[in-house]
Amino acid sequence: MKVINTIAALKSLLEPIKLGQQKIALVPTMGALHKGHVSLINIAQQYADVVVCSIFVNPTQFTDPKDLEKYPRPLEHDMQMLREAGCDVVFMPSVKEMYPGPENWHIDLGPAEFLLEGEFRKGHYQGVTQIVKKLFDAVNPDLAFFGQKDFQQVLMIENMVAYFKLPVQIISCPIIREDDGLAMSSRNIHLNAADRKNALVLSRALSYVKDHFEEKTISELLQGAKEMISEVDGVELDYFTIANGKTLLPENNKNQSDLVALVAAKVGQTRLIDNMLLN
Ligand SMILES: Nc1ncnc2c1ncn2[C@@H]1O[C@H](COP(=O)(O)OP(=O)(O)OP(=O)(O)O)[C@@H](O)[C@H]1O
Ligand SMILES: CC(C)(CO)[C@@H](O)C(=O)[O-]
Ligand code: BAL
Repeated sequence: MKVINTIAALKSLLEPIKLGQQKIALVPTMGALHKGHVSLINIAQQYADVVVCSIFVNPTQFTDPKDLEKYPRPLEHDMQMLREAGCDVVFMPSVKEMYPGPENWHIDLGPAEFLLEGEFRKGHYQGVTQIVKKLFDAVNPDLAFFGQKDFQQVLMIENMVAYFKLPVQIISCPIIREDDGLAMSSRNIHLNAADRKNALVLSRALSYVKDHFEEKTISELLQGAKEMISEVDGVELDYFTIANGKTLLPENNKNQSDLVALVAAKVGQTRLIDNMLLN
């Protein structure tokens, strides 16, 4: 496994591979790797000859400085996971390497930018698309793999790819869960024992909606899910919605296709997100 820290070194490694017609996959991460990340790498290996995983805690997408400061960075553990996963290249640049000087970034990501996560983390998707564009420029991948756990992020990245007409195929990969249903997330590390138990209500509320989708109306489903969450002390709901999976606008008509239930909540001090496809 090659570990690379600069864009120049990465390009000189990957350009001959690209010229040799081999397929390159990129799996962008912020590190603190878990089985969700490994699943992205394993799926990428089925599509490509060379898999590059980037680890970069991107400052421009954090709207809460404390969240950035305490974001976990277990480097040795991450290297071990990547070696075991059979990752070919790790790209681990410094902040200076990715942001050598001041820059203005603002692109039109469509109205969904301002909904859900975009409402609670203002400017988040400008920061995400800014760094993902830089990573795409550095790696020049044929395909890039993202988790469905960050459902809105996948849409925003697809919109960024369309905006610049980039020749990259975006693949959304299934959510990997703990045995009890909690969606794996790097931030789960911040949950204490009580939070960890309380956090389960998020996946339970999503499963409730999915399991009762046929027999209840959307407003009954939302009411039931929100009640379940409000009964758990220490869980503060930001949103629970049933939305159109393309526009992210709330949907009242169950007969529409492409419906998704999405939730975000603070569990203790830790903000978590999760979602489930409904049809
Ligand atoms: N449980 C999961 N299953 C599948 N993919 C996941 C899962 N968790 C994260 N990913 C994906 O891994 C990629 C990197 O995510 P990231 O490094 O931010 O990890 P994370 O666990 O989402 O951390 P956090 O949400 O706490 O920032 C993203 O595309 C994300 O959607
Ligand atoms: C895509 C990403 C690596 C960009 O920093 C990040 O938002 C993430 O880990 O989901
Ligand atoms: N996985 C999404 C990255 C973030 O929360 O900033």
